[in-house]
Amino acid sequence: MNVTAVVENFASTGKRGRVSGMQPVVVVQHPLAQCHLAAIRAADTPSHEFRRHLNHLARLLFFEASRELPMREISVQTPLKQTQGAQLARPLVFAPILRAGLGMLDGILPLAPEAVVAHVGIRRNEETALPQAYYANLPASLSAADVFLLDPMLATGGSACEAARQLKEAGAVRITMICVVSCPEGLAAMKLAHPDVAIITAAVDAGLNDRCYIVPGLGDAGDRYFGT
Ligand SMILES: O=P(O)(O)OC[C@H]1O[C@H](OP(=O)(O)OP(=O)(O)O)[C@H](O)[C@@H]1O
Ligand SMILES: O=c1cc[nH]c(=O)[nH]1
Ligand SMILES: [Mg+2]
Repeated sequence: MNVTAVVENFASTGKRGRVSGMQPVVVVQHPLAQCHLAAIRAADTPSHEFRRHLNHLARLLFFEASRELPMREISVQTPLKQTQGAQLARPLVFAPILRAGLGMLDGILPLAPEAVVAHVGIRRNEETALPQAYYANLPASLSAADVFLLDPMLATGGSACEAARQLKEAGAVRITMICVVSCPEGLAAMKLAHPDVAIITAAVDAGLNDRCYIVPGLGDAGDRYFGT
């Protein structure tokens, strides 16, 4: 069963397919992912349920995002025989954009509990929708790692572009972004500023409203997750 669609040039043409040399945008269309997405979109879903569904959805998205991680072959001694096994070739770093990105960490971290967590504090200015960086705590080991940038929302793309810039400045060379809801504007901004960053998402929505919120979207992800 084909559960994913690889989308390129989605913002301009809606055409599907992978363009060689470019990192793809992957829309995860797995039925379970789409059910969790519908639940967190619903305005009457309370915070405790929003958290539960976002955790599950983030885990499904990470499952797809980690599909092509390089492995190293190892030798394993079973109770019966020596055999071949595998382990990840490189360390993992999860980089949630505060606050809402933290809401994806609970679902993902149990799949890779040895990962390092880098914190990137960025909030949008409510008047201008421009990103304002207010905190960063990045590990020194970024250059050796596969880095997963986490944020449920890719709206104008300002926050994600700034986060990827900070991560690269600190040494990251392999970044994959996992976001729940994206839109053509945010995808275009990332493609322009960071064409090397693959994006895994559960939806490409229609666009932004006059306050730069994704429509139909799910509202303010941070407020809904934290109940503020
Ligand atoms: O693509 P953009 O236009 O930059 O918008 C997306 C950003 O906006 C939200 O964060 P917000 O500023 O609401 O901060 P919060 O997570 O603390 O609520 C969201 O979690 C993204 O970080
Ligand atoms: O739709 C949006 C846009 C930015 N941030 C959110 O939380 N939601
Ligand atoms: Mg918010």
